[in-house]
Amino acid sequence: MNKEYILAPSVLSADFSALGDALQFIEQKGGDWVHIDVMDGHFVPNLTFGPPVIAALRKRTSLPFDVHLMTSNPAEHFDSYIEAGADYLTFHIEAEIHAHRLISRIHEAGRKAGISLVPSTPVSSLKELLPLVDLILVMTVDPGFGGQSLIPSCLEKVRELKKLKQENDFSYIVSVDGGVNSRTLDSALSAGSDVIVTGSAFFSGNFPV
Ligand SMILES: O=C(CO)[C@@H](O)[C@H](O)COP(=O)(O)O
Repeated sequence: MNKEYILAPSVLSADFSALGDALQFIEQKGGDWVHIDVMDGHFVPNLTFGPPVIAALRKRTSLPFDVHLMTSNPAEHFDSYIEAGADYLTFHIEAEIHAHRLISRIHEAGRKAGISLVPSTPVSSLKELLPLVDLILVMTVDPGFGGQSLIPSCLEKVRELKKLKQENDFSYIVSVDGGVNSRTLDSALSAGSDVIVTGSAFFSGNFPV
């Protein structure tokens, strides 16, 4: 399939007892990146992968790792995710007051820096950071769990970010994460998403690949 977006399947919906096989499946199905959802049981009510798991997965594929920190205090532990093999490292604006500093530190480590916002956070909260980041991850569900329904109004933020990018010549790409499946993919793409994160639909065969 010829696609004009970056497909980033989320291993959150893979069989955790066979994560290596999940990476092969992503490669076979034409995934471009591997999206890895790091949850700390504090910023979100769920726990997932830590750096040792990511380091083990790093040995099994050369696809870029798109690591999404759904964690409180990301500045305290971001470096261990870089060491583990994150290529893109995204943290939440709601979790970090000193976002300029953290973006600089990610860049100093030679990685791409992403910022994410939950559905209730407006694009205006990112205003100062737009010239600095490489990726903006728009959550279209409340983070914490796979298999939820996309909140359509969140796609307005994608439109807004694409407009701001065009008007100001910013360089970030926009990623949509949550509830993207064969039914909602077109709306995410027509809003302007450059990256599509998909978990449950991808691993259950309800995604057009
Ligand atoms: O970060 C998250 C959930 O918190 C997402 O990455 C989900 O993993 C996407 O899963 P689906 O909504 O596609 O099932």
